[in-house]
This record gives sequence, C-alpha cells and structure tokens, in this order.
Amino acid sequence: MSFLWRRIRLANSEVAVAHDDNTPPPFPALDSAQRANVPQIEIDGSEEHEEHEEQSGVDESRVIAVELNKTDMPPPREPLRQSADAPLPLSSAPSKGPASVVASARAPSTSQPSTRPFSVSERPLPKFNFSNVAPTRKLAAPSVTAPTTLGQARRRREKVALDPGFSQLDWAILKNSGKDLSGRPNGVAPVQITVDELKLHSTQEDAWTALGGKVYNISPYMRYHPGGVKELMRCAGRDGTKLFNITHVWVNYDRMLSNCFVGYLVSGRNS
Ligand code: HEM
Repeated sequence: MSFLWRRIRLANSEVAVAHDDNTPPPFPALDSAQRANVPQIEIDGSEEHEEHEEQSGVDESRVIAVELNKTDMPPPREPLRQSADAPLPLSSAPSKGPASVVASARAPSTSQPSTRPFSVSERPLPKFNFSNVAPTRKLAAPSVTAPTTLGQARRRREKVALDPGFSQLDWAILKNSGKDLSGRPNGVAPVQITVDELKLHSTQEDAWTALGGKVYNISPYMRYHPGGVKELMRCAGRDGTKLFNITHVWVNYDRMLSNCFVGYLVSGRNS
C-alpha cells in the first residue's frame, strides 16, 4: 500500500503526514458516548441554548443525559443507634455525693457488673486465632483494561495544556468582538477556492481548511484548540470534514469559526 505524503509546517517544526490521514485522535475514544450517539440527536434552536453554545462551542442539545442506575450502588448503611432503654453512659467516674446523683440518668455503677447488653464500643473483641485462618489464596488481580480498538492500542490520550488566555471562553470573547479573522483583505467578499488553492495554505501561520464545503482560516484559532495545534494542523490545506466529524461531530464549527470564513470550496482545479 502506498501513501501520499504532505508536509505541514508547525511554528517551529515541520512534520510529514499522510495526505488523507483521517485516523481519529486517541480522544474522545472511538466507543465514547459522544461519538456513538450524536448523529441521531436532533438540534433544537432555542435562544437560551444558543447563547450557551456560543460560549463553549459545544452543541449542548447534542449532549446525552446519562441516567444513573440506582441499583448499581447498595443503599447506605443504617447508622448505629443506641438502644432506647439502655442508659447513656454519662461518666465512668464513681459518684461522689448528692450533687452528682441525677434521678433520670444515673451514671452506671463501676463496682456492680452491668446487666444490660454491651454497647458496640464496650463489646470485647473476639480473640483472634491464627490457626483457624484458611491458607492464603493468591487473588488474581483484575486485568488492566485492554485497549479495545487499534487506535487506542497505538496511541494514548494526551491532554493538551493551552496557554493562559487561550481558553474556549477567550475564543468566544474574541469571536464575539466581531473582528474579521478570515485574513481576507478588507471588504473582499467570500471567494471561491479550488482544491489547489486550498493546498497552498498549510502552514500554522496561514492555515485554511474546508469543512462542509466552506473554507475557514484556522490560523487564528490554532492556540485555542482544545485538541492542540498539531491535531488541528492535520486538516490544514485540505478538506478536513471527515477528520473533524470522526473526532467531534458535536462541535458547531460554523458558529465557532464564523469570523474565519474565507469562501466556498469548489471542485475545479487551477489551470
Ligand atoms: C477546524 C476545526 C476544529 C474546531 C473548530 C475544533 C474545535 C474543538 C472543540 C470546541 C473541542 C472541545 C470539544 C469537547 O470538549 O467536546 C475540540 C476538542 C478536540 N479536538 Fe478539535 N476542532 C477542530 C478540528 C480538529 C481536528 C482536525 C482534530 C484532529 C484530529 C481535532 C482534534 C481534537 C481533539 C483530540 C479534541 C479533544 C481535546 C481534549 O479534550 O483533550 N480537532 N476541538
């Protein structure tokens, strides 16, 4: 099998990636609830919901409510209660005169053996007989969860640490400022972009990608991307729809990148 390779340039390095490499990143897991269930869920367009979505970039209406199965956990233990008729042990000191004698709640006598049953704290511990102990059996440790897919086996999730000032909220603030982040010269209307033209924009400082037929300048978003620059760069200079969708179809890219919209992808090639 032969691969077509292309090089993508990150800020301080250059990496080779297979041309149509759409292998999903290690997270979210292939069998995660997000990936498994999202396509069947309807989007509702209520105002309240949209405002929230604007902040997080995550389409909340697509989030699945997970019902906790109450039978999974045993009920909490009954708290230990002192028997109602057993007198409360007020003090273990012997009484020393009339002042310490209380009619309703007498301190138990320390000289007379008590007839009431032991309270939990007073009950003598059973003598432990080591000879009765069954020979120790080696318990098999539960196996560490084996990777279930090839993708999981190959790569483990690595959480990307975003720089301060590059959270999703910071991106929402920048986007809502109304600033044009497309990189198009001022006043130039969205243009038609061919696949060849798209290929020319594959560096971190000048990265375009096509999602659902629309081309976006993703360079301004690079450092805000929760999956990191490297993952995002995998769709630079090409149609990233497939990779995007297998990674996080629930993310509303059109809303998030509206200020980065450059034009429409057309199928023709430059002559
Ligand atoms: C160009 C458009 C893209 C946008 C607007 C975008 C946006 C986002 C957003 C909002 C999240 C957080 C989602 C959540 O927590 O549910 C996210 C996470 C992620 N994205 Fe993207 N993404 C894009 C492209 C890509 C591509 C091409 C990849 C590469 C395969 C990728 C890989 C990831 C990964 C691995 C995470 C999970 C990060 C984590 O929580 O550890 N993204 N992205």
